[in-house]
Amino acid sequence: MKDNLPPIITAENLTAGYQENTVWQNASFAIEHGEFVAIIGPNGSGKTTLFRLLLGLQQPIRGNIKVFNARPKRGNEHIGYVPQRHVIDADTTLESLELVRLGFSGNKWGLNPFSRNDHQIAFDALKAVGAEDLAHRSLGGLSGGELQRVFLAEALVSNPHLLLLDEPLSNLDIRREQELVQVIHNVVRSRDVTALLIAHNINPLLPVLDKVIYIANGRVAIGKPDEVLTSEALSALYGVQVEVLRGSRGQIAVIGTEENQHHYD
Ligand SMILES: Nc1ncnc2c1ncn2[C@@H]1O[C@H](COP(=O)(O)OP(=O)(O)OP(=O)(O)O)[C@@H](O)[C@H]1O
Repeated sequence: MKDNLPPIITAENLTAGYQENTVWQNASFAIEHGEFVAIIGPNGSGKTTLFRLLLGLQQPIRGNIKVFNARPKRGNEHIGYVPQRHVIDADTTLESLELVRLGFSGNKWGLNPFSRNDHQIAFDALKAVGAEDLAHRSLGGLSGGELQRVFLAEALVSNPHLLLLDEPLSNLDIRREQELVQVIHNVVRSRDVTALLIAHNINPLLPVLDKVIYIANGRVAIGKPDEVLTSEALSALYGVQVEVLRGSRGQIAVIGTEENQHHYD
């Protein structure tokens, strides 16, 4: 976090949803420069909806949201976005380096041909996530963890100030999960990037997080992990009694919400 810089994101009384369907309401928060923020909450609570607002893909129902002190706009090259990914076909022959080169916004829209410089920048992005060995591997032959690194490199190639990562840790084993968290943390610190990461399990992220945004029951809570991940704060958010249990290494389990049990690792 840096002093004297305006927040990267500000939300004021923000209400989000689709047509008549309000997903969550009255969220007010600020994300500061260089913060690493996890967004957690049950399925369908509206985590991706927050990303859609930040990307300018949908408008608030009420209230205001600003990114870089302006209304969000589509195609903002200062935002690196890694959407939720599903299975890549094993026959996919596109090489990692080619995918990363597609991360240049101009190339995405076919505006300019690849240059040698693009090649170097794409390679550097792979290097930044420890994936330079994967440069000439076909995407179809990569494991889930390897693919996540390549997608992260693709998002980094335009040198974004803000990274939005939608469930990058899903389907990774505990070791790969921890490795990827470290990679993302290093990127946030070394490239001076602000990162928002949607996750279903907070535990692998706890050592590196600055803030948590917890979305549940149509409401949004935000603060430092120790402030938000308490029985009192989550009970108020859900409107029913919820217990937050801590393990010996500080791990968290949330008990009492049928749809949202975070277990110890
Ligand atoms: N394009 C859409 N039109 C109408 N409703 C939508 C649309 N996209 C999402 N929704 C609804 O908005 C709510 C929030 O969806 P969202 O994808 O933001 O949840 P999420 O917290 O990211 O879920 P998950 O953890 O399952 O990925 C859900 O009830 C979903 O069905």
